[in-house]
Amino acid sequence: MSANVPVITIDGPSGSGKGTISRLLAEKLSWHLLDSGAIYRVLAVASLHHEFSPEDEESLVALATDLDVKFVANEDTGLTHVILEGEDVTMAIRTEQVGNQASKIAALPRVREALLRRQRAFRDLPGLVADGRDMGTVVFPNAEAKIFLTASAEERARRRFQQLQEKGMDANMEQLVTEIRERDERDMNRSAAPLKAAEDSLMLDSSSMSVEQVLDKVLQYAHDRLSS
Ligand SMILES: Nc1ncnc2c1ncn2[C@@H]1O[C@H](COP(=O)(O)OP(=O)(O)OP(=O)(O)O)[C@@H](O)[C@H]1O
Ligand SMILES: Nc1ccn([C@H]2C[C@H](O)[C@@H](COP(=O)(O)O)O2)c(=O)n1
Repeated sequence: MSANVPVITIDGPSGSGKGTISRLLAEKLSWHLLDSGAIYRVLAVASLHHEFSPEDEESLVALATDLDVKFVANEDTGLTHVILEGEDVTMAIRTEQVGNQASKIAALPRVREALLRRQRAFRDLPGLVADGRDMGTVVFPNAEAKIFLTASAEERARRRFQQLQEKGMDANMEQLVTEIRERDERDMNRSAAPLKAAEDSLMLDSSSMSVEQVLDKVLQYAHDRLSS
């Protein structure tokens, strides 16, 4: 029964490093991984294809309910490919435009409701690492271990800048800080499942920590929680 499958949740704002840490943790433990942001991003791409406004809740709920998305692991590259209606959108979902559209759509309560079951279906043996904004508060409130990862807006913008440059994409540091602040504001202040730390979560500020240091802390914490 899925309720007996252990879950570790990692929530936090954009660029805090939760995707990176969740992936490394899932690899270490050989557990499944849920990148819930990717689901909101796929819905954002689908809504752009259909030219739906981010305020058109009715159409977006219908789209979310029947969303034809598959996550296909490529054993050779280690990458998980995201397939929307048969089209590979792995790269397309990662742009800032799509991230911002996803953040707007994610503020709609009935859209969130429509995506709940899809996210909970990832809970499978031997365990699940769930990455997002409301994993510990709404989607898996009974998770064995919950982490809330954060970092200053400037540090998160710096990381995003570097990431975009490595991909050969144009980036403007000032604009990134502004966009990150706007996204934080929207994600934290929406009425449905706002971005916030679960009361029983470990708070980690990664502003001056390396990926390895964060991973060590998270592994230690998860180990303590799972063996208690
Ligand atoms: N502790 C850290 N120190 C330095 N760089 C980091 C750290 N953690 C993550 N990074 C880098 O920051 C970038 C953003 O990290 P990541 O994509 O994991 O963040 P995220 O919280 O999942 O963001 P989003 O919610 O927007 O997907 C990546 O390039 C990653 O390698
Ligand atoms: N559990 C989640 C995951 C994501 N979102 C929304 C809010 C984000 O701004 C957007 C993109 O997520 P990212 O890939 O950057 O983690 O999707 C959410 O509301 N709840």
